[in-house]
Amino acid sequence: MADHIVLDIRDLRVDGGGDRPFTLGPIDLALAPQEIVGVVGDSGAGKSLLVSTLTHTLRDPAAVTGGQIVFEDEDLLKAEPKLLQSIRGGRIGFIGSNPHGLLHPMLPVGRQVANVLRAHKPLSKAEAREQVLEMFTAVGIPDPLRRLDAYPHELSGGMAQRVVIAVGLICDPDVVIADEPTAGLDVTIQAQVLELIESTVRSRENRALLLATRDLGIVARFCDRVVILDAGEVVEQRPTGELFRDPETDVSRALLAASRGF
Ligand SMILES: Nc1ncnc2c1ncn2[C@@H]1O[C@H](COP(=O)(O)OP(=O)(O)OP(=O)(O)O)[C@@H](O)[C@H]1O
Repeated sequence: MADHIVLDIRDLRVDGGGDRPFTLGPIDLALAPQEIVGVVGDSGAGKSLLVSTLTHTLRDPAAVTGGQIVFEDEDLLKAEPKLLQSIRGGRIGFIGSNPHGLLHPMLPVGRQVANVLRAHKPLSKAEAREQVLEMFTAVGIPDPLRRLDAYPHELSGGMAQRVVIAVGLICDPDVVIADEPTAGLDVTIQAQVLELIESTVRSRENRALLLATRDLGIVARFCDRVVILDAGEVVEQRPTGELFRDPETDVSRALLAASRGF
């Protein structure tokens, strides 16, 4: 692993806090430059809880009970709100899987992406619009100029998901955190979109991606390393090839068996 670490998750523990006890962690995971790490597990394993912790979107009553999330020598769990605001969505981009929940229904999508960009970079409206147009083209939105002024409900699920991907990548982030970024897209589009996210990550020396997914086929194709979660616990953390050749735990073997055919 490279000396430099882009994002260092140390001994992270989260308490779900609901009626049904759920604890996540401890998680130790360092993302190296250009690395794509998959976080995999069955439904309810804690993938989204981890992503929400990393993106500071935990809902009550869930709470972090210990550990650190270190980005450029700052523990984000202790960072001042102002610093956090400048990092979130800017240096650390998020790609979620529920476009209609993530996008504002009453604002044209181009404006929404431009607003994210202008919150982090000193650009005029016209400059931001130009960059969003380039990003819409890059994420494969057809007729991107016209789509800038569309409202979310005017877009198909697949198109809206591409807008969400544009939001995650528009600020040229160092870390991309993606939670099932291609859920709801058909299989050929899934591959295209993942290839785009992959090439974006690999296009800059100092960028890393954490990709939460249930789909081991995606992991096999795109991830360098895999973290297997089961009921909130890390049961294996290995280079992808090793895991596929020689899974060490029943949980991994079951996930691999379920994904056979990919
Ligand atoms: N943002 C959040 N804030 C608070 N609790 C959360 C959050 N996201 C998930 N949880 C809780 O974490 C627990 C683990 O579920 P989680 O959604 O993380 O599993 P998952 O592995 O992402 O499953 P799936 O593949 O079905 O999305 C559940 O009790 C869930 O309600």
